[in-house]
Amino acid sequence: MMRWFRKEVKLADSDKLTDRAIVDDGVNQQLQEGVEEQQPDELNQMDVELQTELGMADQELSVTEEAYAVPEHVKEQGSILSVKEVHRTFPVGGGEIHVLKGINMEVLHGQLVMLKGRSGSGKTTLLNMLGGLDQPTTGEILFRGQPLHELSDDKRTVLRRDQIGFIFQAYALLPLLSAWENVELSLRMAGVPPQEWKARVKHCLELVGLGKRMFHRPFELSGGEQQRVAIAKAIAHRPKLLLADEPTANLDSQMGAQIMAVFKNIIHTEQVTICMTTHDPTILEVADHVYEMVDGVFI
Ligand SMILES: Nc1ncnc2c1ncn2[C@@H]1O[C@H](COP(=O)(O)OP(=O)(O)OP(=O)(O)O)[C@@H](O)[C@H]1O
Repeated sequence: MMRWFRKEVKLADSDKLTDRAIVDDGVNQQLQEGVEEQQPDELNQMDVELQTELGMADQELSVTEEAYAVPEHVKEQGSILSVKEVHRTFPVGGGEIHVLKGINMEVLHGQLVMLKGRSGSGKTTLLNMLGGLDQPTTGEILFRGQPLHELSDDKRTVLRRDQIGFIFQAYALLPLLSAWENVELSLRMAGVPPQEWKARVKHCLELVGLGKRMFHRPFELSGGEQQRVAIAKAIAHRPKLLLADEPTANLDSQMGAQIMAVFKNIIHTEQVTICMTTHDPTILEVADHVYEMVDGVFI
């Protein structure tokens, strides 16, 4: 089972798996089963067919911009995320652990915001809440003017699927699928019409600099390249917010710098806002804003 799935489960209340975790694990299993039934030759044939198709004229993209239109009052605020006095406690044994202790933050559209802090300070707990994977014990989180903390599980699932992309330290790619198929999968899951997949997958992989590696499978790619596939996968459905948990942690400094360059690029070309956690002091300088967390509070 992949690390990101375990992490989401860990952060859910003990007896309650998050809906995303259940859905994603189900899809992973189905896909793995489907792929395992196919022989390598058949997979190669799929790649060849896709490559042949690429020679055809690209279709117009018409994905969902209208569906994601921002209400006028939210545009004027310039704020995509607004966090007010958020606390999070978890039941542990007979007592509870107080992980977030009054978090306030504001993330503006188009910013690259970093959460830095030592292991265990609460960064991932907060990031999961910003993405609607978990709920504050008390406090408010407004995403594009919508109170995430008041939405039902179903509504948060839809909002995540349509408007938020996730990137994890461990890439979270399906190992038997090519880069192309991994990215296409996220469009499929987001309900984007199939006729739009080809142009969008190609665009996203080119955007992250993998135009020449589209049909490689993860084990044929370097760590940095795999993370770039994960980025292409996360932005394919045109999310407004990209949340990245330690996206450079497994990479050397050069590959880490490449990932940050890709982030800067997609902020401009895809109009996305990025909020990420990091331990790495060398990449902080590219952030528009850095929040430093110590023991559940910003200092
Ligand atoms: N579901 C949970 N139940 C109990 N404790 C939890 C739960 N989730 C997180 N914690 C605790 O909250 C604290 C903060 O964890 P978190 O993963 O947010 O830290 P972090 O800053 O992201 O650390 P790292 O950089 O190592 O990922 C840790 O002590 C962790 O054990």
